[in-house]
Amino acid sequence: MIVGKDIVTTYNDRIINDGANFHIKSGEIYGLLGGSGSGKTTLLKTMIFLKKPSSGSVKIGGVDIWRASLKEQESIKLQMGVMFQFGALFSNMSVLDNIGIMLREYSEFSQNDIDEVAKMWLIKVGLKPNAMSLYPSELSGGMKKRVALARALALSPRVLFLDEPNSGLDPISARAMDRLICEIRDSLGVTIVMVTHDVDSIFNILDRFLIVDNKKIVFEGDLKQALEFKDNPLKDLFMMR
Ligand SMILES: Nc1ncnc2c1ncn2[C@@H]1O[C@H](COP(=O)(O)OP(=O)(O)OP(=O)(O)O)[C@@H](O)[C@H]1O
Repeated sequence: MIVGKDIVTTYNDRIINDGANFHIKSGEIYGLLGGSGSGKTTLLKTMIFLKKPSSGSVKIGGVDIWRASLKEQESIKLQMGVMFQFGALFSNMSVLDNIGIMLREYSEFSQNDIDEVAKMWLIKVGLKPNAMSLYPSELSGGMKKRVALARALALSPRVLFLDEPNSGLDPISARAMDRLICEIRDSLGVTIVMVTHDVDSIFNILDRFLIVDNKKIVFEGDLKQALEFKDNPLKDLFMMR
């Protein structure tokens, strides 16, 4: 589904990812793991058109996304949903308008239909209908994340990219978010790629993951393989379970 080959990324000549190779399978929940500042988010950005690799390729569904025509890139972008770490909701818009914004931008739906679709996603992410007229400042952290997730899902993407979906949530909300991520994958069949530091998410919901350390991908595999991996740079994190 998504194949990274020999990806090199740099910021001002400083190498962040030095030859990253990975293979994300269709329908799996795949994690990008690594210490703080190790380059996980930068790697994620190469998959969502936010950071062009200096060399190497990212293929989604067989298409080399950075070398595709503008038209192909547009069509790939429409198959992606992205949720950033801080949710990035528009504070002057209601929950319903925040969820519907991509539909307003990219669909031909009438405002009524957009509202109906947005309401459907609102319910799907576990929010009550009366949340639709609230503004972001009136929401808890967990609710904000759910609204951001509903917005990322609005165009029914094939791949969902989540940057630290549990960060800033209390333990109960974090586990609820994990359950929601699993349910979305199971009911919609979307492939989910997520950056995470959360050891419970790693143990409970990731099918496979990679670990970035010192600019390189030092591991790709499942939890069982990671527990057998002697040089795991995240050993201390894994021991927390
Ligand atoms: N826009 C930018 N300009 C310059 N340097 C950047 C930029 N974005 C990230 N970096 C640097 O690249 C390195 C990797 O950052 P990145 O955000 O990919 O790490 P990360 O593994 O996601 O970290 P964290 O877990 O702390 O979010 C860091 O040293 C960071 O300072």
